[in-house]
Amino acid sequence: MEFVKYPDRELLMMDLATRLAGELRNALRGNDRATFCVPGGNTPGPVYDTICGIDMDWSRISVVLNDERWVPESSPRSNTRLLKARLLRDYAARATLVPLYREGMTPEEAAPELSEDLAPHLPISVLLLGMGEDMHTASLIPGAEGLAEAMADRAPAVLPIRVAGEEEARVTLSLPVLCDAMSTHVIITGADKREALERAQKTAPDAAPIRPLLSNATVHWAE
Ligand SMILES: O=C1O[C@H](COP(=O)(O)O)[C@@H](O)[C@H](O)[C@H]1O
Repeated sequence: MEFVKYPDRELLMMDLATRLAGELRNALRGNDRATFCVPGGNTPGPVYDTICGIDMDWSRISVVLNDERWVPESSPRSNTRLLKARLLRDYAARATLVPLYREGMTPEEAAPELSEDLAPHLPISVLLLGMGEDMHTASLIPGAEGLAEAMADRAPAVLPIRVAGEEEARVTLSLPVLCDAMSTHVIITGADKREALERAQKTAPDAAPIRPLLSNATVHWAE
């Protein structure tokens, strides 16, 4: 694992956006298309605000979420809503979004279709992950129903996840699909997440699902 500490969040967001754009450009040099897999949540918005204004051949880039909460785009909890508002605009409006949500279906019904639709866009060229203070990444959440299936060696690409006490269900990209990414970055901010990162490195993967992804990752952190 490489750990990069930034003097402040603004620099982190700008430098990371530039670095991700450079990696996407490199991926496009050797291939017809590239896949950019990104998190939802509260942290990455400013990275999206910057990268969407970087000129490259976005028409050859597929964008897919790490995970989605099973809510329509009208919900503020929708990760797709975040992408449409912050990433898929300006130059990046030309990218292709690979959806992780199906109106009128349950996550269990939709997951096989979503896996099939994602297959032509794999492997992931550039993966950006977030992390919760509970050491979850994507929707690989400790204690969740469906976690073991999503972390299994031969797991399908997309699987349903249900978390006790959470209103909505989720879908997540499985651990093998995330581990296959050509390049992996993790964005975290604040003292609590830095402490969680340290804990994750000493904790078993079922309790710290981000752990197997850390060995090949660059972690970007600012207070
Ligand atoms: O629920 C989620 O949480 C993680 C971390 O989000 P943050 O708000 O703490 O930055 C995120 O990476 C994931 O995509 C999201 O669905």
